[in-house]
Amino acid sequence: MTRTYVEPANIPVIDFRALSSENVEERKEALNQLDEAFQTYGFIYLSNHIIGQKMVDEALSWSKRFFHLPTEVKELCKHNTVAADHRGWAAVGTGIVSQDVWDKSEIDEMRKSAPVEQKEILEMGNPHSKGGPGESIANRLLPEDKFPGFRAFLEKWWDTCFEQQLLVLRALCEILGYSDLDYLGKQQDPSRSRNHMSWLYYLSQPVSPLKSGKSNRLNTHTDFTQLTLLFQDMVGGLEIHDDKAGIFRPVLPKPGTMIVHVGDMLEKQSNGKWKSALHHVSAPIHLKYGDETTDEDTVVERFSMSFYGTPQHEVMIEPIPGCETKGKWRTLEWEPNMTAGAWIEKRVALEYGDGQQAPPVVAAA
Ligand SMILES: O=C(O)CCC(=O)C(=O)O
Ligand SMILES: [Fe+2]
Repeated sequence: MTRTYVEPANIPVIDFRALSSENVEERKEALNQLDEAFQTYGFIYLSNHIIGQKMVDEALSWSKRFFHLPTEVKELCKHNTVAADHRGWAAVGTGIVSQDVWDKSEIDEMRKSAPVEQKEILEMGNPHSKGGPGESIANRLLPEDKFPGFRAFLEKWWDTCFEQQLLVLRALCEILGYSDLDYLGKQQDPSRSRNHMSWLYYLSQPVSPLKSGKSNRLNTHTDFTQLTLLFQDMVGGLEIHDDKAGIFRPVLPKPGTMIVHVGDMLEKQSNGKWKSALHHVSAPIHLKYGDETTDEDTVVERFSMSFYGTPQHEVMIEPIPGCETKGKWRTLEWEPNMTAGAWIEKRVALEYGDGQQAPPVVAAA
């Protein structure tokens, strides 16, 4: 089974030091690159970010240790498939990623008939939250004695990702010519933050259904967020849709960088100027497009971590100042007067169902 070789996506690497430089010329050039890339691809690689590869590696190593724990241990922090309580460990087959299907019965049908994504997810929110009134929902994590040190690391990780995300939002405000560079950042309240983190574990599985396009490791979707920070390991397999060519192109892992991309809410807030791009996870480029794979070949396990920046739930998602003119992207239809909270709950409910018992753990297809 051979597929024509596909060139990787030509997403630019933007240097965060230039983006935040005191030197106006240097900063302006980087801001232009960012604006251009978000208009064209909706994705960038960000280098020299404040998180640093060392902390990313540390997070990946926590992730690996967590997902390699026995199922009965992970079940101690199991996701209960209730959208309003979107926390905890989701086994293979618990959630299903879909795009532009809004009818619950259609999703139920997909749950029964579509190939099961061979992934587990740890869904997490603000690790500082105690879940009190006005706070975001508390995390469902393993007890400290079962996984010592993780909570402390998670607080550090969250705080740094949070800060990085605010700094990118400042850059976007500068692109839009705002005098208040915290205009977008102020749509978030750190103490009641609605930001979210999904840590993904893709199980080792046969290559052939991925190569033929019969299934994906993670189904095609846009992110429902404002902005996503995405950290992937070196395995590869993330692909982004190229609308001109009508195909998906690999987004190759680049050490020392993370991906920053536009989500649905920012596409809507920018009135279609910036693109919320379709993406999915399949097999790495050499296996998917190479000639030498056989039906027996398997793809190795893969880990990725997303940090989703999100305005407070009461924020109305509508065009922001400077974006009065309609841009060219309108990936999804929006009902009028959607708040961030209504949008997220709608999409999470489709992904996880609404409290139906999660199906039993499914073996790799
Ligand atoms: O695993 C990846 O590289 C992509 C993850 C992703 O698209 C998501 O978490 O929304
Ligand atoms: Fe995504």
